[in-house]
Amino acid sequence: MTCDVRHNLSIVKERLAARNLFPGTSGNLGIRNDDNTLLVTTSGVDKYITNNQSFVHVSATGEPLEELKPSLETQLHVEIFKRTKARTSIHIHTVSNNVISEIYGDCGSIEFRHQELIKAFGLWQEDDVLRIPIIENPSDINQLAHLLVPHIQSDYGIVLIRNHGVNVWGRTSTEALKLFEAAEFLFEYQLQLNAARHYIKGEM
Ligand SMILES: CSCCC(=O)C(=O)COP(=O)(O)O
Ligand SMILES: [Zn+2]
Repeated sequence: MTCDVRHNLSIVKERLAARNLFPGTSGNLGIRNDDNTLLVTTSGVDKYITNNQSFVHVSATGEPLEELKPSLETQLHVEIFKRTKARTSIHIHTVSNNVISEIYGDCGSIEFRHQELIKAFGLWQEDDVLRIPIIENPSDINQLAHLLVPHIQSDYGIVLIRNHGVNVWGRTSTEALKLFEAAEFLFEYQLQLNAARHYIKGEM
């Protein structure tokens, strides 16, 4: 594994940490190496700090290759990397992605149309629709991975996990971060739109 990979994952982690996106040690990240082994964040640690315990080198199937505890959600990154050419995988808990996942969870997805930011997902036509799947959140990680797998259909993508968080992956770290940030914008937009509509309805 090259130093570049570690450096790259540190940059992704620090960018997210700068936005306070690892509350209560939640969230985890993974990068795929050229030899298909992964570098993932360490489980349960303060992700606002970066040191030599921050990342764990694991095999392509998620087995630790050093004496550190990999993320409890490593299996989700493993499934994404196994099925795509993605190199970076991000899992983040925010209030907005959790509330959206609960409000729309019974529908199994949330759709965005006529919103400029869907272009971040390569949807440039006026009538294009961004559909983000929402899966349930079983406590067993193998069951959760089983629910995620059918939605891993492209080298970049996004899935919401109900009352848990979001998984986003991309061919590069830049792409994964772009999709994550665009999705969070859309989630916040939808919540504010719903609140404004509710308020206006109450006024009338
Ligand atoms: C305290 S958050 C609960 C676990 C979780 O959902 C998460 O994202 C962080 O787990 P990890 O093992 O990667 O630290
Ligand atoms: Zn999580």
